Amino acid sequence: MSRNRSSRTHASSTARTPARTASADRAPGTADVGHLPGGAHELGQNLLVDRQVIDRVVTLVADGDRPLVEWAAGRGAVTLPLARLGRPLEAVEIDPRSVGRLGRVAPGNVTVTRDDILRHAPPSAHYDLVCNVPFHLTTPVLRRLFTLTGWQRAVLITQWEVARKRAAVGGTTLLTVQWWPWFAPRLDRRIPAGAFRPRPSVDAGLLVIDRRADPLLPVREQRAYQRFAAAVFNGRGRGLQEILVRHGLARGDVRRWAREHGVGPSALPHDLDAGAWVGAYRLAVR
Ligand SMILES: C[S@@+](CC[C@H](N)C(=O)[O-])C[C@H]1O[C@@H](n2cnc3c(N)ncnc32)[C@H](O)[C@@H]1O
Repeated sequence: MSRNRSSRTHASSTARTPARTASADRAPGTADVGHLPGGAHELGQNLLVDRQVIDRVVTLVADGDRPLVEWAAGRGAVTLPLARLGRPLEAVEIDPRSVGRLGRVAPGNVTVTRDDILRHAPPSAHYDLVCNVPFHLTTPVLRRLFTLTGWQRAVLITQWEVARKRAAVGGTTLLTVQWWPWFAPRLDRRIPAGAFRPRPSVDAGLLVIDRRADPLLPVREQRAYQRFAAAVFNGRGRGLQEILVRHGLARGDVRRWAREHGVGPSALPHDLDAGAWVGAYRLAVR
């Protein structure tokens, strides 16, 4: 959807009444998201119904004073608790029914925007971002996020394996490696599939990504570093040290670097941490 096809609704003061009253047949500890079970499968509408998880998402952005943007807001399971922080909040959602519904119940500090999160134009000032990511859009959403400059913290719900890999738990991926000098990802917790309606086939994870206040490399070196990371990540060799030597680094430098960063002889590219990657890059461009 192009920008000029997006539409924004400022919640009016007449829409300040609660969305609905709690339903009597709801499971304890779950939030009311209206006509359960969930919505259209094609839009990845696995709605969050676990109050503890929703509270945790809110807590993860509660400290800051920046405006908030929520992508994939759905019917507002996270939007409404977030709105109680009292900060300006833009809720972006593609499904017109959900947009209409949220626009009717959201308080005055919330702007509901009907747009595609892969094209939505974010605020130019700093903000924090929250997204219960539609599972089928995980990779494009992550790729897009890393190219946007305004957000400072992103709190994301993704499939469990994705959250683990992006946070470099038990091995990482090239995408994380390529953005590590500028972003610090961490895994907050595992979210059981039962926290969503309809229930997805796999568990999810709560992933927090902070833009580093002090990046490990200047932005002007982003392309060179990312090329280096891709070449090494996909490089040939019986271990990382050999890959680096084949890449043109001096063997003695690689040994010293390995000692400094605790990199064993059998370590592979997905085993390294951010500091080791930056150290190797510095050797390569020295
Ligand atoms: C996993 S649900 C999350 C809904 C809500 N935030 C929650 O946690 O219950 C994903 C939401 O993203 C919406 N969605 C799917 N594709 C989208 C897109 N390209 N742009 C904006 N929203 C999209 C779906 O309609 C759905 O409401």
